[in-house]
Amino acid sequence: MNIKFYKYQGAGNDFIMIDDRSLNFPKDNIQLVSHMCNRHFGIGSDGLILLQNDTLSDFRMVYYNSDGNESTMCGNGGRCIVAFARDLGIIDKIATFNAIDGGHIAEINYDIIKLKMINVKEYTVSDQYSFFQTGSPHHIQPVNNLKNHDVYNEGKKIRYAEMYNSTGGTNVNFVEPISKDEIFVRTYERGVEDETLACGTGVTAAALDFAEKNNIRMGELKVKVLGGELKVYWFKKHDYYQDVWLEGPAKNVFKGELDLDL
Ligand SMILES: N[C@@H](CCC[C@H](N)C(=O)O)C(=O)O
Repeated sequence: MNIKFYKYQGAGNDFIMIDDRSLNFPKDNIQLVSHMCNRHFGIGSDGLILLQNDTLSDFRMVYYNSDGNESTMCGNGGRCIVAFARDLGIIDKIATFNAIDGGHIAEINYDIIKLKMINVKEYTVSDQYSFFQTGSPHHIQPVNNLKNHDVYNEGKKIRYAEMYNSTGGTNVNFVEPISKDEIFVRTYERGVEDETLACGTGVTAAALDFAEKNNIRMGELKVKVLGGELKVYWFKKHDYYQDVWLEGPAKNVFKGELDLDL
């Protein structure tokens, strides 16, 4: 089987993109997806995304983690698939699409993609740690000296902690303030089972945690990640977060073809 693929990255969170409007991709083949995402034996990426037709919006996004399993929402993947849809000529400067967590809108300004995230209603905040459901589950852990923090080992412990068994585990974000309008975030990602260079739903969760703790109902925050910089906008109304937007770069890095014996 011959599979055409495209590779995109958003702040260093990288994805294989497949134009699956013909529904030909063997979407239940976990081994194939994890093989394609493997950095040594495959193409290499944090995840794989199918772009499919949708009856109610411009397209549908189906997201898989690099372990080969379909998962919950990916914010950077969402920004990347918008750039992909633009490059395929499906959309121009505005996109609407459906994903596992519902409908999304995005605005395109060359390589900068601003994606509207779901309303965030499920969260608990404390000085020790917080939890936000931003399309994917996110534990937020404040730390000092984040640059030298052992994100892999500490993240793994929390990701498999008993308290997250019921949500199928969690992603883990370690957070340190930089200034009054910027934070630094490093994320251990569920399903990649490693630290990634950026996580969009994680950065969104960390920004809303900042908003809660500083009582900022409407605002924006710069978020430094290992792969660059993202920005989150929010508006809290009726005790939940709406108008939550994630902004940052999303770029095509290369395209190719994979020849497989299936
Ligand atoms: N990289 C993502 C998050 C992807 C989903 C996550 N690994 C999970 O399974 O919960 C992002 O940018 O949001």
